[in-house]
Amino acid sequence: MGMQDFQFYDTTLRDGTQQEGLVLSVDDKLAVARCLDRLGVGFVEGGWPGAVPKDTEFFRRAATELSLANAVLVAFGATRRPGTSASADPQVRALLTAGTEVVTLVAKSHPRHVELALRTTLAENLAAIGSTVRHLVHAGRRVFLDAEHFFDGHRANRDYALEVVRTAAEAGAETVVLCDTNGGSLPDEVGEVVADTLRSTGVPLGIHCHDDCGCAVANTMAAVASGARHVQGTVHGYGERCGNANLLTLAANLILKCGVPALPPGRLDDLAAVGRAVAEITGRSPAAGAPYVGRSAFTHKGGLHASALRVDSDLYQHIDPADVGNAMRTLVSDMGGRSSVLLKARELGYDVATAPEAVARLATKVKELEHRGHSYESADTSFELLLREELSANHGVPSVDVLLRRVETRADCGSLPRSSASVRLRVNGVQAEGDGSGDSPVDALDRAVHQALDPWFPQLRRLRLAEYQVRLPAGGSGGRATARVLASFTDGRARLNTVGVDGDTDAAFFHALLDAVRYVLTPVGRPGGGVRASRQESAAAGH
Ligand SMILES: CC(=O)SCCNC(=O)CCNC(=O)[C@H](O)C(C)(C)COP(=O)(O)OP(=O)(O)OC[C@H]1O[C@@H](n2cnc3c(N)ncnc32)[C@H](O)[C@@H]1OP(=O)(O)O
Ligand SMILES: CC(=O)C(=O)O
Repeated sequence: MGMQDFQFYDTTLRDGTQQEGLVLSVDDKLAVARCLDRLGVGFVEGGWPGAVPKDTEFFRRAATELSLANAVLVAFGATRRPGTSASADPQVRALLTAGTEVVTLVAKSHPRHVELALRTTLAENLAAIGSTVRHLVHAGRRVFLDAEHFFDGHRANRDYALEVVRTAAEAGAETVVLCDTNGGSLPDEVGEVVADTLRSTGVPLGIHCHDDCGCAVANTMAAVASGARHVQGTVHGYGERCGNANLLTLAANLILKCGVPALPPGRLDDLAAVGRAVAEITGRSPAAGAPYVGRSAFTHKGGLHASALRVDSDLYQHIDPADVGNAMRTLVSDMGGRSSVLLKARELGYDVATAPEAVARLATKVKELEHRGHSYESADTSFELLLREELSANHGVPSVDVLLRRVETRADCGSLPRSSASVRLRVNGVQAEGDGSGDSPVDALDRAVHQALDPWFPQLRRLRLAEYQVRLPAGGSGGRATARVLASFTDGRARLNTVGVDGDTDAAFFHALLDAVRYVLTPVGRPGGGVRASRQESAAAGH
Protein backbone atom coordinates (compact mmCIF):
# COMPACT_ATOMS: atom_id res chain seq x y z
CA MET A 1 0.00 0.00 0.00
CA GLY A 2 1.36 3.47 -0.89
CA MET A 3 0.91 6.76 1.01
CA GLN A 4 -1.66 7.81 -1.59
CA ASP A 5 -3.83 4.80 -0.71
CA PHE A 6 -4.09 5.65 2.99
CA GLN A 7 -5.40 8.71 4.85
CA PHE A 8 -4.10 9.45 8.36
CA TYR A 9 -6.31 12.07 9.98
CA ASP A 10 -5.95 13.97 13.24
CA THR A 11 -8.89 15.46 15.12
CA THR A 12 -7.07 16.69 18.24
CA LEU A 13 -8.08 20.29 17.51
CA ARG A 14 -11.78 19.35 17.26
CA ASP A 15 -12.72 16.10 19.03
CA GLY A 16 -9.58 16.26 21.23
CA THR A 17 -10.67 19.61 22.63
CA GLN A 18 -14.04 18.07 23.54
CA GLN A 19 -12.14 16.47 26.44
CA GLU A 20 -13.05 17.77 29.87
CA GLY A 21 -10.45 20.30 30.98
CA LEU A 22 -8.69 20.67 27.63
CA VAL A 23 -8.94 24.26 26.47
CA LEU A 24 -6.74 25.61 23.68
CA SER A 25 -6.30 29.18 22.51
CA VAL A 26 -6.06 29.93 18.79
CA ASP A 27 -2.28 30.27 19.20
CA ASP A 28 -2.20 26.85 20.90
CA LYS A 29 -4.19 25.34 18.06
CA LEU A 30 -1.86 26.79 15.45
CA ALA A 31 1.11 25.39 17.39
CA VAL A 32 -0.45 21.89 17.61
CA ALA A 33 -1.16 21.96 13.88
CA ARG A 34 2.51 22.71 13.23
CA CYS A 35 3.54 19.76 15.44
CA LEU A 36 1.23 17.41 13.53
CA ASP A 37 2.56 18.69 10.23
CA ARG A 38 6.13 18.10 11.40
CA LEU A 39 5.18 14.49 12.19
CA GLY A 40 3.77 14.09 8.69
CA VAL A 41 0.08 13.58 9.53
CA GLY A 42 -1.92 13.80 6.30
CA PHE A 43 -5.03 15.65 7.49
CA VAL A 44 -5.50 18.05 10.43
CA GLU A 45 -9.07 18.84 11.44
CA GLY A 46 -8.93 22.36 12.85
CA GLY A 47 -12.38 22.75 14.40
CA TRP A 48 -15.96 23.74 13.62
CA PRO A 49 -16.06 27.19 11.98
CA GLY A 50 -19.37 28.97 12.32
CA ALA A 51 -20.25 27.10 15.51
CA VAL A 52 -17.21 27.89 17.70
CA PRO A 53 -15.97 31.49 17.31
CA LYS A 54 -12.42 30.47 18.27
CA ASP A 55 -12.45 27.93 15.43
CA THR A 56 -13.71 30.53 12.95
CA GLU A 57 -10.73 32.67 13.97
CA PHE A 58 -8.40 29.68 13.77
CA PHE A 59 -9.23 29.13 10.08
CA ARG A 60 -8.99 32.86 9.34
CA ARG A 61 -5.53 33.05 10.88
CA ALA A 62 -4.43 29.68 9.49
CA ALA A 63 -4.90 31.02 5.97
CA THR A 64 -2.00 33.44 6.45
CA GLU A 65 -0.06 32.12 9.45
CA LEU A 66 0.03 28.37 8.88
CA SER A 67 2.33 27.06 6.23
CA LEU A 68 1.92 23.29 6.23
CA ALA A 69 4.38 21.10 4.36
CA ASN A 70 2.52 17.79 4.70
CA ALA A 71 -0.88 18.21 6.25
CA VAL A 72 -4.10 19.27 4.56
CA LEU A 73 -6.24 21.44 6.84
CA VAL A 74 -9.84 20.29 7.31
CA ALA A 75 -12.93 22.22 8.47
CA PHE A 76 -15.55 20.21 10.38
CA GLY A 77 -19.29 20.84 10.47
CA ALA A 78 -22.76 19.30 10.26
CA THR A 79 -25.11 18.64 7.38
CA ARG A 80 -27.65 21.40 6.72
CA ARG A 81 -30.54 21.79 9.11
CA PRO A 82 -33.73 19.94 8.17
CA GLY A 83 -36.13 21.98 6.07
CA THR A 84 -33.51 24.42 4.74
CA SER A 85 -31.21 24.39 1.72
CA ALA A 86 -27.49 23.87 2.07
CA SER A 87 -26.76 27.20 0.40
CA ALA A 88 -29.00 29.00 2.92
CA ASP A 89 -27.60 27.30 6.02
CA PRO A 90 -25.26 29.74 7.79
CA GLN A 91 -23.12 26.94 9.22
CA VAL A 92 -22.60 25.38 5.82
CA ARG A 93 -21.66 28.82 4.51
CA ALA A 94 -19.13 29.12 7.35
CA LEU A 95 -17.55 25.85 6.24
CA LEU A 96 -16.92 27.35 2.81
CA THR A 97 -15.66 30.61 4.29
CA ALA A 98 -13.04 28.62 6.24
CA GLY A 99 -11.40 28.11 2.85
CA THR A 100 -10.03 24.63 3.41
CA GLU A 101 -9.42 22.09 0.67
CA VAL A 102 -11.29 19.41 2.66
CA VAL A 103 -14.51 19.59 4.68
CA THR A 104 -15.65 16.81 7.02
CA LEU A 105 -19.40 16.65 7.61
CA VAL A 106 -20.93 14.85 10.56
CA ALA A 107 -24.22 13.12 9.74
CA LYS A 108 -26.57 10.83 11.60
CA SER A 109 -26.68 7.19 10.50
CA HIS A 110 -28.85 5.75 13.29
CA PRO A 111 -32.63 6.12 12.85
CA ARG A 112 -33.25 6.69 16.54
CA HIS A 113 -30.81 9.61 16.53
CA VAL A 114 -32.36 11.07 13.41
CA GLU A 115 -35.80 11.01 14.97
CA LEU A 116 -34.95 11.94 18.55
CA ALA A 117 -31.90 14.21 18.31
CA LEU A 118 -32.35 15.73 14.87
CA ARG A 119 -36.14 15.63 15.16
CA THR A 120 -36.68 14.94 11.47
CA THR A 121 -37.60 12.05 9.17
CA LEU A 122 -35.22 9.41 7.87
CA ALA A 123 -35.84 10.62 4.32
CA GLU A 124 -35.09 14.26 5.18
CA ASN A 125 -31.83 13.20 6.86
CA LEU A 126 -30.74 11.44 3.66
CA ALA A 127 -31.78 14.50 1.66
CA ALA A 128 -29.74 16.75 3.97
CA ILE A 129 -26.68 14.52 3.56
CA GLY A 130 -27.00 14.41 -0.22
CA SER A 131 -27.63 18.10 -0.72
CA THR A 132 -24.93 19.29 1.70
CA VAL A 133 -22.26 17.04 0.21
CA ARG A 134 -23.25 18.07 -3.35
CA HIS A 135 -23.18 21.75 -2.41
CA LEU A 136 -19.68 21.53 -0.98
CA VAL A 137 -18.33 19.39 -3.81
CA HIS A 138 -19.86 21.82 -6.32
CA ALA A 139 -17.98 24.60 -4.50
CA GLY A 140 -14.73 22.69 -5.10
CA ARG A 141 -14.27 20.99 -1.75
CA ARG A 142 -13.15 17.42 -1.10
CA VAL A 143 -15.69 16.00 1.36
CA PHE A 144 -15.33 13.31 4.02
CA LEU A 145 -18.50 12.24 5.82
CA ASP A 146 -18.39 11.17 9.49
CA ALA A 147 -21.29 8.72 9.89
CA GLU A 148 -22.16 9.26 13.54
CA HIS A 149 -23.31 6.26 15.64
CA PHE A 150 -22.69 4.03 12.64
CA PHE A 151 -21.99 0.78 14.51
CA ASP A 152 -25.04 1.15 16.79
CA GLY A 153 -27.05 2.22 13.75
CA HIS A 154 -25.91 -0.79 11.72
CA ARG A 155 -27.08 -3.03 14.56
CA ALA A 156 -30.47 -1.24 14.82
CA ASN A 157 -31.21 -0.79 11.11
CA ARG A 158 -28.52 -2.08 8.76
CA ASP A 159 -30.32 -1.00 5.59
CA TYR A 160 -30.61 2.61 6.74
CA ALA A 161 -27.01 2.80 7.93
CA LEU A 162 -25.80 1.49 4.55
CA GLU A 163 -28.12 3.92 2.76
CA VAL A 164 -26.41 6.81 4.53
CA VAL A 165 -23.04 5.58 3.24
CA ARG A 166 -24.32 5.20 -0.34
CA THR A 167 -26.09 8.59 -0.29
CA ALA A 168 -22.95 10.41 0.82
CA ALA A 169 -20.74 8.63 -1.73
CA GLU A 170 -23.21 9.17 -4.61
CA ALA A 171 -23.30 12.89 -3.75
CA GLY A 172 -19.51 13.01 -4.05
CA ALA A 173 -18.09 12.24 -0.60
CA GLU A 174 -14.57 10.88 -1.08
CA THR A 175 -14.54 8.77 2.09
CA VAL A 176 -17.26 7.79 4.54
CA VAL A 177 -15.90 7.50 8.07
CA LEU A 178 -17.71 4.99 10.27
CA CYS A 179 -17.88 6.40 13.80
CA ASP A 180 -18.17 4.41 17.01
CA THR A 181 -19.47 7.58 18.61
CA ASN A 182 -20.44 6.11 21.98
CA GLY A 183 -17.30 3.95 22.11
CA GLY A 184 -19.29 0.88 23.06
CA SER A 185 -18.20 -1.51 20.31
CA LEU A 186 -15.67 -4.33 20.49
CA PRO A 187 -13.07 -5.24 17.87
CA ASP A 188 -14.80 -8.33 16.41
CA GLU A 189 -17.99 -6.41 15.74
CA VAL A 190 -16.16 -3.42 14.29
CA GLY A 191 -14.22 -5.68 11.95
CA GLU A 192 -17.39 -7.44 10.79
CA VAL A 193 -19.39 -4.24 10.28
CA VAL A 194 -16.59 -2.57 8.30
CA ALA A 195 -16.24 -5.68 6.12
CA ASP A 196 -20.00 -5.85 5.57
CA THR A 197 -20.25 -2.15 4.71
CA LEU A 198 -17.34 -2.33 2.29
CA ARG A 199 -18.77 -5.44 0.60
CA SER A 200 -22.27 -3.99 0.38
CA THR A 201 -21.45 -0.44 -0.77
CA GLY A 202 -17.95 -0.52 -2.29
CA VAL A 203 -17.45 2.99 -0.80
CA PRO A 204 -13.97 3.94 0.51
CA LEU A 205 -14.30 3.76 4.29
CA GLY A 206 -12.64 5.39 7.28
CA ILE A 207 -12.82 4.73 11.01
CA HIS A 208 -13.27 7.02 14.03
CA CYS A 209 -13.38 5.32 17.44
CA HIS A 210 -13.93 6.42 21.02
CA ASP A 211 -12.36 4.68 23.98
CA ASP A 212 -15.29 4.05 26.31
CA CYS A 213 -14.52 0.30 26.41
CA GLY A 214 -10.77 0.86 26.28
CA CYS A 215 -10.85 -0.56 22.75
CA ALA A 216 -10.48 2.53 20.54
CA VAL A 217 -7.07 1.55 19.17
CA ALA A 218 -7.99 -2.15 18.88
CA ASN A 219 -11.25 -1.24 17.11
CA THR A 220 -9.37 1.01 14.71
CA MET A 221 -6.86 -1.74 13.94
CA ALA A 222 -9.73 -4.19 13.36
CA ALA A 223 -11.33 -1.73 10.93
CA VAL A 224 -8.05 -1.37 9.02
CA ALA A 225 -7.71 -5.16 8.86
CA SER A 226 -11.21 -5.23 7.34
CA GLY A 227 -10.37 -2.66 4.68
CA ALA A 228 -10.73 0.85 6.17
CA ARG A 229 -8.20 3.10 4.46
CA HIS A 230 -8.75 6.30 6.45
CA VAL A 231 -7.94 6.42 10.17
CA GLN A 232 -8.88 9.17 12.62
CA GLY A 233 -7.40 9.73 16.06
CA THR A 234 -6.11 12.34 18.47
CA VAL A 235 -2.71 12.92 20.05
CA HIS A 236 -2.51 11.07 23.38
CA GLY A 237 -6.13 9.95 22.81
CA TYR A 238 -7.51 13.27 24.01
CA GLY A 239 -11.26 13.50 23.37
CA GLU A 240 -14.86 13.53 24.52
CA ARG A 241 -15.55 11.41 27.66
CA CYS A 242 -12.89 8.64 27.72
CA GLY A 243 -11.19 10.02 24.65
CA ASN A 244 -10.51 8.98 21.07
CA ALA A 245 -8.22 6.41 19.49
CA ASN A 246 -4.66 7.48 20.26
CA LEU A 247 -3.12 8.72 17.03
CA LEU A 248 0.46 8.20 18.25
CA THR A 249 -0.21 4.57 19.16
CA LEU A 250 -1.96 4.06 15.84
CA ALA A 251 0.93 5.57 13.87
CA ALA A 252 3.41 3.16 15.43
CA ASN A 253 1.09 0.14 15.24
CA LEU A 254 0.19 0.75 11.62
CA ILE A 255 3.74 1.40 10.44
CA LEU A 256 5.71 -1.06 12.56
CA LYS A 257 3.22 -3.91 12.90
CA CYS A 258 1.11 -3.74 9.73
CA GLY A 259 3.33 -2.07 7.15
CA VAL A 260 0.63 0.58 6.57
CA PRO A 261 2.25 3.92 5.58
CA ALA A 262 0.44 6.15 8.08
CA LEU A 263 3.30 8.68 8.01
CA PRO A 264 5.91 9.50 5.36
CA PRO A 265 9.11 7.44 5.63
CA GLY A 266 11.54 8.51 8.36
CA ARG A 267 9.03 10.41 10.53
CA LEU A 268 8.20 7.81 13.16
CA ASP A 269 11.34 8.48 15.19
CA ASP A 270 9.90 11.95 15.91
CA LEU A 271 6.83 10.38 17.56
CA ALA A 272 7.84 10.75 21.21
CA ALA A 273 9.16 14.29 20.70
CA VAL A 274 5.94 15.39 18.97
CA GLY A 275 3.94 13.77 21.77
CA ARG A 276 5.95 15.79 24.32
CA ALA A 277 5.61 19.00 22.31
CA VAL A 278 1.81 18.66 22.08
CA ALA A 279 1.58 17.81 25.80
CA GLU A 280 3.54 20.99 26.57
CA ILE A 281 0.96 23.00 24.64
CA THR A 282 -2.10 21.30 26.13
CA GLY A 283 -0.62 21.12 29.63
CA ARG A 284 -1.81 17.52 29.88
CA SER A 285 0.91 14.92 30.11
CA PRO A 286 0.24 11.45 28.78
CA ALA A 287 0.29 8.55 31.22
CA ALA A 288 3.83 7.35 31.93
CA GLY A 289 2.76 3.98 30.58
CA ALA A 290 1.36 5.35 27.31
CA PRO A 291 2.33 2.91 24.54
CA TYR A 292 5.46 3.82 22.56
CA VAL A 293 5.81 7.43 23.79
CA GLY A 294 5.27 7.21 27.56
CA ARG A 295 8.22 7.75 29.89
CA SER A 296 7.80 4.19 31.17
CA ALA A 297 7.10 2.57 27.80
CA PHE A 298 10.59 1.04 27.73
CA THR A 299 11.45 1.25 31.45
CA HIS A 300 12.33 -1.95 33.28
CA LYS A 301 11.98 -2.57 37.00
CA GLY A 302 11.84 -6.35 37.52
CA GLY A 303 15.25 -7.84 38.21
CA LEU A 304 14.68 -10.80 35.91
CA HIS A 305 13.80 -8.43 33.10
CA ALA A 306 17.03 -6.50 33.63
CA SER A 307 18.97 -9.74 33.70
CA ALA A 308 17.62 -10.78 30.29
CA LEU A 309 17.95 -7.26 28.85
CA ARG A 310 21.67 -7.32 29.61
CA VAL A 311 21.97 -10.17 27.14
CA ASP A 312 19.60 -8.85 24.48
CA SER A 313 17.22 -5.89 24.75
CA ASP A 314 14.73 -7.67 22.45
CA LEU A 315 14.00 -10.13 25.22
CA TYR A 316 11.72 -7.71 27.07
CA GLN A 317 10.93 -5.10 24.41
CA HIS A 318 8.61 -5.48 21.45
CA ILE A 319 10.45 -2.89 19.34
CA ASP A 320 13.64 -0.86 19.43
CA PRO A 321 12.63 2.29 21.43
CA ALA A 322 14.70 4.41 19.03
CA ASP A 323 12.20 3.59 16.27
CA VAL A 324 9.69 5.88 17.98
CA GLY A 325 12.21 8.31 19.49
CA ASN A 326 12.03 6.84 22.97
CA ALA A 327 14.77 5.23 25.09
CA MET A 328 15.25 2.26 27.38
CA ARG A 329 15.63 2.97 31.11
CA THR A 330 16.29 0.74 34.08
CA LEU A 331 14.99 1.36 37.59
CA VAL A 332 16.78 0.23 40.70
CA SER A 333 14.55 -0.90 43.52
CA ASP A 334 13.96 -3.77 45.91
CA MET A 335 12.60 -5.69 42.91
CA GLY A 336 15.97 -5.63 41.18
CA GLY A 337 19.16 -7.57 41.59
CA ARG A 338 22.71 -7.26 40.30
CA SER A 339 21.60 -6.77 36.70
CA SER A 340 19.41 -3.78 37.56
CA VAL A 341 22.32 -2.17 39.41
CA LEU A 342 24.66 -2.88 36.54
CA LEU A 343 22.33 -1.47 33.88
CA LYS A 344 21.52 1.63 35.93
CA ALA A 345 25.22 2.20 36.60
CA ARG A 346 25.88 1.95 32.88
CA GLU A 347 23.00 4.37 32.18
CA LEU A 348 24.65 6.83 34.61
CA GLY A 349 27.97 6.48 32.84
CA TYR A 350 29.85 4.03 35.09
CA ASP A 351 31.59 0.91 33.86
CA VAL A 352 31.18 -1.55 36.73
CA ALA A 353 31.87 -4.75 34.80
CA THR A 354 35.10 -5.20 36.75
CA ALA A 355 33.49 -4.70 40.15
CA PRO A 356 31.00 -7.59 40.53
CA GLU A 357 31.36 -7.69 44.35
CA ALA A 358 30.48 -4.00 44.66
CA VAL A 359 27.48 -4.51 42.38
CA ALA A 360 26.25 -7.44 44.47
CA ARG A 361 26.73 -5.50 47.73
CA LEU A 362 24.83 -2.56 46.32
CA ALA A 363 21.92 -4.73 45.11
CA THR A 364 21.58 -6.09 48.66
CA LYS A 365 21.93 -2.63 50.19
CA VAL A 366 19.18 -1.20 47.96
CA LYS A 367 16.83 -4.00 49.04
CA GLU A 368 17.57 -3.31 52.73
CA LEU A 369 17.18 0.45 52.40
CA GLU A 370 13.93 0.11 50.45
CA HIS A 371 12.64 -2.18 53.20
CA ARG A 372 13.30 0.70 55.59
CA GLY A 373 11.25 3.10 53.46
CA HIS A 374 13.69 4.44 50.83
CA SER A 375 12.81 4.37 47.16
CA TYR A 376 15.52 4.73 44.55
CA GLU A 377 13.61 4.42 41.30
CA SER A 378 13.07 8.19 41.15
CA ALA A 379 16.24 9.11 43.02
CA ASP A 380 19.14 8.49 40.65
CA THR A 381 21.36 10.98 42.44
CA SER A 382 21.03 9.26 45.82
CA PHE A 383 21.61 5.92 44.10
CA GLU A 384 24.73 7.28 42.41
CA LEU A 385 26.16 8.31 45.79
CA LEU A 386 25.58 4.76 47.06
CA LEU A 387 27.22 3.42 43.92
CA ARG A 388 30.31 5.59 44.32
CA GLU A 389 30.61 4.64 47.97
CA GLU A 390 30.50 0.94 47.07
CA LEU A 391 32.88 1.22 44.16
CA SER A 392 35.82 2.62 46.05
CA ALA A 393 36.78 3.41 49.60
CA ASN A 394 38.43 6.52 48.21
CA HIS A 395 35.26 7.55 46.45
CA GLY A 396 35.44 11.29 47.02
CA VAL A 397 31.86 11.64 48.27
CA PRO A 398 32.24 14.11 51.14
CA SER A 399 31.18 13.14 54.61
CA VAL A 400 28.58 15.40 56.19
CA ASP A 401 28.08 15.25 59.95
CA VAL A 402 24.95 16.88 61.29
CA LEU A 403 25.78 18.50 64.66
CA LEU A 404 22.52 20.44 64.95
CA ARG A 405 19.23 20.62 63.07
CA ARG A 406 16.46 22.68 64.63
CA VAL A 407 13.22 23.81 62.98
CA GLU A 408 10.35 25.81 64.44
CA THR A 409 7.12 26.96 62.89
CA ARG A 410 5.04 29.78 64.40
CA ALA A 411 1.56 30.75 63.36
CA ASP A 412 0.70 34.06 65.01
CA CYS A 413 -2.95 34.94 65.06
CA GLY A 414 -3.99 36.55 61.77
CA SER A 415 -0.72 35.91 59.90
CA LEU A 416 0.58 33.07 57.77
CA PRO A 417 2.86 30.52 59.49
CA ARG A 418 6.61 31.23 59.33
CA SER A 419 9.33 28.68 59.88
CA SER A 420 12.89 29.20 61.08
CA ALA A 421 15.73 26.72 61.04
CA SER A 422 19.27 26.49 62.45
CA VAL A 423 21.88 23.98 61.33
CA ARG A 424 25.44 23.16 62.34
CA LEU A 425 27.30 20.86 59.93
CA ARG A 426 30.78 19.42 59.54
CA VAL A 427 31.65 18.87 55.88
CA ASN A 428 35.06 17.42 55.02
CA GLY A 429 36.38 18.75 58.31
CA VAL A 430 34.88 22.24 57.90
CA GLN A 431 32.39 23.18 60.61
CA ALA A 432 29.76 25.73 59.61
CA GLU A 433 26.53 27.14 61.02
CA GLY A 434 23.56 28.80 59.36
CA ASP A 435 20.08 30.10 60.04
CA GLY A 436 17.17 30.49 57.66
CA SER A 437 13.54 31.41 57.69
CA GLY A 438 10.79 30.80 55.15
CA ASP A 439 7.18 29.90 54.43
CA SER A 440 7.69 26.27 55.37
CA PRO A 441 10.18 24.11 57.31
CA VAL A 442 11.59 22.90 54.00
CA ASP A 443 12.19 26.45 52.80
CA ALA A 444 13.80 27.40 56.11
CA LEU A 445 16.11 24.35 56.17
CA ASP A 446 17.16 24.94 52.57
CA ARG A 447 18.11 28.55 53.38
CA ALA A 448 19.94 27.59 56.58
CA VAL A 449 22.07 24.99 54.78
CA HIS A 450 22.99 27.48 52.06
CA GLN A 451 23.87 30.13 54.62
CA ALA A 452 26.12 27.67 56.40
CA LEU A 453 27.88 26.12 53.42
CA ASP A 454 27.85 28.53 50.47
CA PRO A 455 30.70 30.70 51.82
CA TRP A 456 32.91 27.60 52.09
CA PHE A 457 31.74 25.80 48.98
CA PRO A 458 30.74 28.40 46.33
CA GLN A 459 29.65 25.66 43.88
CA LEU A 460 26.62 25.09 46.15
CA ARG A 461 25.20 28.51 45.18
CA ARG A 462 23.92 26.90 41.96
CA LEU A 463 21.93 24.28 43.86
CA ARG A 464 18.22 25.07 43.88
CA LEU A 465 15.25 23.05 45.12
CA ALA A 466 12.86 22.54 42.19
CA GLU A 467 10.14 20.37 43.75
CA TYR A 468 9.57 17.72 46.35
CA GLN A 469 6.97 15.10 47.20
CA VAL A 470 6.16 13.60 50.55
CA ARG A 471 5.12 10.00 50.89
CA LEU A 472 4.15 8.30 54.10
CA PRO A 473 4.92 4.61 53.60
CA ALA A 474 3.15 2.30 56.02
CA GLY A 475 6.23 2.17 58.22
CA GLY A 476 9.81 1.13 58.00
CA SER A 477 11.12 -2.10 59.38
CA GLY A 478 10.16 -2.40 63.02
CA GLY A 479 6.86 -0.64 62.36
CA ARG A 480 8.33 2.81 63.13
CA ALA A 481 6.45 5.65 61.43
CA THR A 482 8.35 6.80 58.36
CA ALA A 483 8.26 9.80 56.08
CA ARG A 484 9.85 9.60 52.65
CA VAL A 485 10.70 12.74 50.71
CA LEU A 486 11.61 12.62 47.03
CA ALA A 487 13.30 15.89 46.14
CA SER A 488 14.39 17.29 42.82
CA PHE A 489 17.10 19.95 42.66
CA THR A 490 18.78 21.72 39.82
CA ASP A 491 22.44 22.66 39.78
CA GLY A 492 21.91 24.91 36.78
CA ARG A 493 22.67 22.16 34.27
CA ALA A 494 20.89 18.98 35.33
CA ARG A 495 18.24 17.69 37.67
CA LEU A 496 19.49 15.99 40.84
CA ASN A 497 16.87 13.60 42.23
CA THR A 498 17.33 12.45 45.80
CA VAL A 499 15.48 10.60 48.51
CA GLY A 500 15.43 11.02 52.27
CA VAL A 501 13.73 8.90 54.90
CA ASP A 502 13.19 9.63 58.59
CA GLY A 503 10.55 9.80 61.27
CA ASP A 504 9.13 13.14 60.10
CA THR A 505 8.94 15.11 56.88
CA ASP A 506 11.44 17.82 57.89
CA ALA A 507 14.11 15.29 58.82
CA ALA A 508 13.44 13.25 55.67
CA PHE A 509 13.76 16.37 53.51
CA PHE A 510 17.01 17.24 55.27
CA HIS A 511 18.52 13.89 54.23
CA ALA A 512 17.42 14.44 50.65
CA LEU A 513 18.93 17.94 50.71
CA LEU A 514 22.23 16.67 52.10
CA ASP A 515 22.42 14.03 49.35
CA ALA A 516 22.16 16.84 46.79
CA VAL A 517 24.86 18.78 48.68
CA ARG A 518 27.18 15.75 48.82
CA TYR A 519 26.64 15.14 45.10
CA VAL A 520 27.54 18.68 44.10
CA LEU A 521 30.65 18.54 46.31
CA THR A 522 31.79 15.22 44.86
CA PRO A 523 34.65 15.82 42.44
CA VAL A 524 33.91 14.98 38.82
CA GLY A 525 36.09 12.37 37.09
CA ARG A 526 36.93 9.93 39.85
CA PRO A 527 39.79 7.54 39.39
CA GLY A 528 39.31 3.83 40.05
CA GLY A 529 36.20 1.73 39.80
CA GLY A 530 35.53 2.96 36.29
CA VAL A 531 33.82 6.12 37.45
CA ARG A 532 32.81 8.23 34.50
CA ALA A 533 34.59 11.34 33.40
CA SER A 534 31.68 13.75 33.36
CA ARG A 535 29.10 13.53 36.07
CA GLN A 536 27.11 16.47 34.64
CA GLU A 537 26.71 15.10 31.14
CA SER A 538 25.51 11.79 32.42
CA ALA A 539 23.10 13.34 34.91
CA ALA A 540 21.67 15.45 32.12
CA ALA A 541 21.14 12.41 29.93
CA GLY A 542 19.35 10.66 32.73
CA HIS A 543 16.61 13.29 33.12
C1 LIG B 1 -20.16 13.32 17.64
C2 LIG B 1 -19.58 14.65 17.71
O1 LIG B 1 -18.67 14.82 18.43
S1 LIG B 1 -20.19 15.82 16.67
C3 LIG B 1 -19.42 17.32 17.18
C4 LIG B 1 -19.92 17.82 18.50
N1 LIG B 1 -19.34 19.11 18.74
C5 LIG B 1 -20.04 20.16 19.11
O2 LIG B 1 -21.24 20.07 19.32
C6 LIG B 1 -19.30 21.45 19.30
C7 LIG B 1 -19.94 22.62 18.58
N2 LIG B 1 -21.33 22.77 18.87
C8 LIG B 1 -21.95 23.98 19.05
O3 LIG B 1 -21.30 25.02 19.07
C9 LIG B 1 -23.44 24.02 19.18
O4 LIG B 1 -23.93 22.83 19.75
C10 LIG B 1 -24.10 24.22 17.78
C11 LIG B 1 -23.71 25.62 17.28
C12 LIG B 1 -23.68 23.18 16.78
C13 LIG B 1 -25.62 24.15 17.90
O5 LIG B 1 -26.01 25.07 18.87
P1 LIG B 1 -27.57 25.38 19.13
O6 LIG B 1 -28.22 25.68 17.83
O7 LIG B 1 -27.61 26.42 20.18
O8 LIG B 1 -28.24 24.04 19.64
P2 LIG B 1 -27.77 22.85 20.57
O9 LIG B 1 -26.35 22.93 20.95
O10 LIG B 1 -28.75 22.75 21.68
O11 LIG B 1 -27.96 21.61 19.56
C14 LIG B 1 -29.26 21.24 19.15
C15 LIG B 1 -29.43 21.49 17.69
O12 LIG B 1 -28.45 20.80 16.91
C16 LIG B 1 -29.13 19.93 15.99
N3 LIG B 1 -28.30 18.78 15.71
C17 LIG B 1 -27.97 17.80 16.54
N4 LIG B 1 -27.18 16.93 15.91
C18 LIG B 1 -26.99 17.39 14.66
C19 LIG B 1 -26.29 16.94 13.53
N5 LIG B 1 -25.56 15.82 13.55
N6 LIG B 1 -26.36 17.66 12.40
C20 LIG B 1 -27.06 18.81 12.36
N7 LIG B 1 -27.72 19.29 13.41
C21 LIG B 1 -27.70 18.59 14.54
C22 LIG B 1 -30.42 19.57 16.70
O13 LIG B 1 -31.41 19.12 15.81
C23 LIG B 1 -30.79 20.90 17.29
O14 LIG B 1 -31.31 21.74 16.27
P3 LIG B 1 -32.67 22.59 16.48
O15 LIG B 1 -32.43 23.48 17.66
O16 LIG B 1 -32.82 23.31 15.21
O17 LIG B 1 -33.72 21.57 16.77
C1 LIG C 1 -17.95 12.60 14.53
C2 LIG C 1 -17.55 12.19 15.86
O1 LIG C 1 -16.76 12.85 16.49
C3 LIG C 1 -18.13 10.98 16.41
O2 LIG C 1 -19.07 10.44 15.85
O3 LIG C 1 -17.63 10.54 17.45
